[in-house]
Amino acid sequence: MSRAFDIVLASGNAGKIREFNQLLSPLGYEVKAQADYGVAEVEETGLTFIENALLKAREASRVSGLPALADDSGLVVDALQGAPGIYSARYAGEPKSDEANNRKLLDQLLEVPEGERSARYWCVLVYLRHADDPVPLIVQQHWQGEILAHPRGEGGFGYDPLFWIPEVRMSVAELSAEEKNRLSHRGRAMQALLAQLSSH
Ligand SMILES: O=c1nc[nH]c2c1ncn2[C@H]1C[C@H](O)[C@@H](COP(=O)(O)OP(=O)(O)OP(=O)(O)O)O1
Ligand SMILES: [Mg+2]
Repeated sequence: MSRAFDIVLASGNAGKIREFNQLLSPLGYEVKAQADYGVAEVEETGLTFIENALLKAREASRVSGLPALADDSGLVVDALQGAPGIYSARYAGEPKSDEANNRKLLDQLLEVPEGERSARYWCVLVYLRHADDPVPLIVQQHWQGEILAHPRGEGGFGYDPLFWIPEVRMSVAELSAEEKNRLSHRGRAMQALLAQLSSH
């Protein structure tokens, strides 16, 4: 991700795009969303975060002709045997809706008591230098927490109002953008990717 060329962010999620810009603009990088290059959403047909992130990055790089960064992420809930997992974005069906997904998650966990509501966010980042890059950079990080019984806070996106971080005693939606990026699965995955990029 040299500063001499642009990079396309293979995502249509406004929350992710905002977080990547906050992470990367202080470093001098400008991240452009795939929509700016006319890249349409691909079907996420993979069975793992890694496969889906590769599909997204490859398509964005192919259409834009630029290096691409993709993020495939989601929420893994122990009491739900890992659901919603790779299906987190479409948990309550199509069209994707954070509000409907959060409602479904609360509903599925209605009978699950405090102390048995452990979960983690996962984030896989894939960086492709070109669409046929045979050696993609891949990093993954997770963030451990618990699912609340009621939403708290207004920040973030997705499942953040329901995701409680015991160490800071706040939901992710109650964290500042800076604090979320410092602690989050995505923020720490980006740090790991930047470390690899500098030696790639
Ligand atoms: O920090 C997060 N805070 C809250 N929710 C989060 C976070 N990170 C992932 N999530 C949830 C949102 C979505 O339900 C799913 C990602 O699904 P995922 O397919 O990777 O993203 P997406 O479809 O929204 O956009 P795109 O594929 O164009 O990047 O996990
Ligand atoms: Mg998606």
